Amino acid sequence: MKIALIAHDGKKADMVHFLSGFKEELHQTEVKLFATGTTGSHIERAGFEVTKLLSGPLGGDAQIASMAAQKELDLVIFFRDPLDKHPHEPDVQMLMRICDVHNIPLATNPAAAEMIFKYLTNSKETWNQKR
Ligand SMILES: O=C(CO)COP(=O)(O)O
Repeated sequence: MKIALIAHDGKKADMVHFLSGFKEELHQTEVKLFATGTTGSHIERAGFEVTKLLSGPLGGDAQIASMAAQKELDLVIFFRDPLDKHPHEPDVQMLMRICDVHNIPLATNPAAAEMIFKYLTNSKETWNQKR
């Protein structure tokens, strides 16, 4: 299972906290994590192996959208900060649109992400699934 992780600055701590609750599941060899640059650095410091792409404002969201469009992702978790402005808002919108175009599950807050992760945990073989 390939999972993309993205968090706006105000949500990066939430992302690390969220992932820490699923350490065992995420350390399975079948699970591959990808993240935008700064989010990835935070995740790495928390002890996860993650492939870091460009920082969001420099094209990282677009890179993840490209992976989603090519069906290279199974799930996108994007903790957005709705109370802040983002210079690359068009890229953010594009990523969410591409997920919808290609029917890629997209969680934009911890409550939704937790539901998806709990679902995956309760049906173990799905952590191994590939699109
Ligand atoms: O800006 C982002 C998402 O739109 C996240 O990018 P960073 O992980 O590089 O901060």
